[in-house]
Amino acid sequence: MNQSVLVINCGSSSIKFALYANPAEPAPLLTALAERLNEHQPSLRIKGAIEYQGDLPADSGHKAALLSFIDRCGSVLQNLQGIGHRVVHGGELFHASTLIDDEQLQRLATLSPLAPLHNPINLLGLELCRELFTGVPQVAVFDTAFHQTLSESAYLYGVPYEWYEQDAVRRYGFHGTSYRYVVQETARRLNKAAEDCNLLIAHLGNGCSASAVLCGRSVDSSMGLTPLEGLVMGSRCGDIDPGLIEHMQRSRGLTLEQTMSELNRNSGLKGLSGLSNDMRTLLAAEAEGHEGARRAIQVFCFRVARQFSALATSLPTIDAVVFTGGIGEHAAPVRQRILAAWRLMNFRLDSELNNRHGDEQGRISQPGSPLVMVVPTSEERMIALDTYQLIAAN
Ligand SMILES: Nc1ncnc2c1ncn2[C@@H]1O[C@H](COP(=O)(O)OP(=O)(O)O)[C@@H](O)[C@H]1O
Ligand SMILES: CC(=O)OP(=O)(O)O
Ligand SMILES: [Mg+2]
Repeated sequence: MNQSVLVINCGSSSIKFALYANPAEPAPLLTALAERLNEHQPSLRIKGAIEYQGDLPADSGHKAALLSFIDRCGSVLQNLQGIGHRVVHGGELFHASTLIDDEQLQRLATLSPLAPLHNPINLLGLELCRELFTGVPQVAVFDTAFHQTLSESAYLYGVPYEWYEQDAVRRYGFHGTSYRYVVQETARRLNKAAEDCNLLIAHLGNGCSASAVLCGRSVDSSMGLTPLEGLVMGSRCGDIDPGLIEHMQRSRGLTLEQTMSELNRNSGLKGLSGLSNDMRTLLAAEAEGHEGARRAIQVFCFRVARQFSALATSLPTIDAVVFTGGIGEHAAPVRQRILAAWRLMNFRLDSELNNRHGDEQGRISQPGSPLVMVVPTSEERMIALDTYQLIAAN
């Protein structure tokens, strides 16, 4: 029997695909990455059972990338047992992974305003796949699910309590599927049970967040009601004074919609550098003396260090500081600068290990230093396992 499951992980600037043969086999049959979507030079690369690399038409978005991937894979995607989708915001409606039917799709649509860069494209993926793969079960796996255990002190804002009771205004936390995977994987590498691990984890991709994990469970996270709060990201501002919104209305006459769009799409690394939301581009530009790139990377690193320090409030001890996500896994100089910016903690990195992204355990720190690790995430693997589990249970 064909047991293959396709996973679709729509990020804000990319789509990652993975096709798994069965639940016991962790290595996917194929993986694919469509990146720089809606930016210059979007591209698609497929590896494994099918090999392909090429540019997508200029300014291609998520829909074009999805259709191109399905078209290139052809018969490999026949007789799928299920499709697992990353969905960023589950709000107060979804607390765990869910099989998606018409009714759930409608409930999901109400959450789009809470994650404007993500939920609409997550929905698009679900709708498109329901249309193209008729009868194949579709599962939604939520970024917010792992953060159901946030402490009350961490999830409440200092606003009228009835906003929480009546309007679900609270901090949710995102990238939870990634944190769930990284906690398990870090525990395995440390030879410990997840329940015995206290960790600070930074997921640094195009969207960036950090989380405090106490006894294997998320107790605080930098993202809030929406994925705009917290760290400086590719194009998102992270923490700001909400008074800024009124200020921009008065000083430039910006409408609420215009300011929100600027904060989501033209801020962060992109806004600070005036150059790009992409860390690779910024590191290369900084090396050539680009002042905006230097500035953006410096603020980025400082904010991660400051967030780590704040999250440490929730932990009695720290077994490891863990980096994951595109930047966290690959940008050695960024990791080094983040840890140097957290001045109270005397981290000493092994520069050789940092440059090759860790030893077999993922360790990049020297013996005697607080432990720092690089642990590559696999949201796709986690989504596939949830999908298999839900299909088997139904
Ligand atoms: N080798 C690298 N060095 C520095 N940054 C990198 C490298 N590879 C990827 N990145 C950065 O990772 C970010 C994308 O992370 P990723 O987790 O793939 O994104 P998304 O949030 O869209 O899933 C980009 O800023 C990219 O520049
Ligand atoms: C929640 C979020 O920011 O996701 P991504 O990193 O994929 O943009
Ligand atoms: Mg991502």
